Amino acid sequence: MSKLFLSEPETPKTAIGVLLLNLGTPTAPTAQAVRPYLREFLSDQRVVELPHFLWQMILRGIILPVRGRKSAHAYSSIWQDNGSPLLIGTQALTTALAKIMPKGVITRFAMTYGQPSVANVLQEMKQQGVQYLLVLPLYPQYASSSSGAALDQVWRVMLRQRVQMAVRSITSFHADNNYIQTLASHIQTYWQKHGRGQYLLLSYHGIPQAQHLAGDEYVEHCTTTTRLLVAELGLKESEYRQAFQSRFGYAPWVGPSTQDLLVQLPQAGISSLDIVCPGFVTDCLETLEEINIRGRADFLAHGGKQFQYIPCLNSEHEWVEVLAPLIRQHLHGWQ
Ligand SMILES: C=CC1=C(C)c2cc3[nH]c(cc4nc(cc5[nH]c(cc1n2)c(C)c5CCC(=O)O)C(CCC(=O)O)=C4C)c(C)c3C=C
Ligand SMILES: [Fe+2]
Ligand SMILES: [Fe+2]
Repeated sequence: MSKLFLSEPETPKTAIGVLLLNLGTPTAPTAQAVRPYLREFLSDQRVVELPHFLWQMILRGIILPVRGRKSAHAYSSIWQDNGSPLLIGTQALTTALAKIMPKGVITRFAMTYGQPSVANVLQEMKQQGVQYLLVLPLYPQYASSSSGAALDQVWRVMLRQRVQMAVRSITSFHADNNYIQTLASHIQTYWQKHGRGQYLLLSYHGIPQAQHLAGDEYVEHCTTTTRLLVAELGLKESEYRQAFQSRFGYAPWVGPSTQDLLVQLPQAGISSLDIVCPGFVTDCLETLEEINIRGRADFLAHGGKQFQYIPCLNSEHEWVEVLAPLIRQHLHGWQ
């Protein structure tokens, strides 16, 4: 048989599948496990848009040896008994969603990089008879480097299917009413329990300035989420700021930078700060270590007195309320 195409199962192809996609994470908090994960992630030209051979030399010669060790150390500070928070959160969310999806809908998750891979999960879904597929990257705001890269993995599989699935994708939900309201009430509940700081910093993962200038809609999406969320919370302009974190490499990234603001805000008279990361579905390295460990230490070392990190929505219950109606709406006509 031809190796050009994947094998076709003999089961009837009538089922509906929902595939949730997240970034991926190392299998252990060690340099040996972090390096192959970073190599796959950072070799994606959606993520680093440099000429392939030049970048591979820099990546393998400089970045992986140094960053592998540094990132492993960071991962070990947030690792849980049963693994990486990103994987645990994605698994829990998928299980909760699967329970409430209409009968006959198969709900699975896969990772853009590492395991479980999109290719393997889609092949399993095909064996289960999935012919109608809805794909949902777990990033509220679309970026070519996150949602775009996740969806690429699905298109790669479609290129190899003899009988292609009917595919729909949800490319973003940055302005979705349920998402905004659930996040706003999550923040309000946090404030009721822990008290409220002087200022709210909304920190999103950044992207390179060049990708923004080339037309990526990510910053616009983040700005819309911020506008809707602060309106829902009733915040005045003097009470919040949007910023971008996780800068990588030496080229300019979109700003203002979270890291710079954490140092500058105490000098501007903000001594008690609340920080929330609306671009992350589950807490992960970038929120738990970069913000809640390193960001906290920076803010307090530069004169800040109180730093409150408001966790991501995390709870399956809250996310199910956001995602279930969104998914149902996009399954319309298939059920
Ligand atoms: C929320 C959306 C994300 C965008 C947009 C994004 C772009 C982007 N990221 C890097 C480089 C790294 N990101 C890393 C971790 C990481 N990134 C996201 C999300 C987005 N990235 C998440 C959820 C995570 C956490 C993964 C986890 O296991 O918890 C890392 C690895 C960690 C480290 O070494 O610091 C890198 C590297 C670039 C270059 C980029 C846009 C071009
Ligand atoms: Fe909550
Ligand atoms: Fe990232």
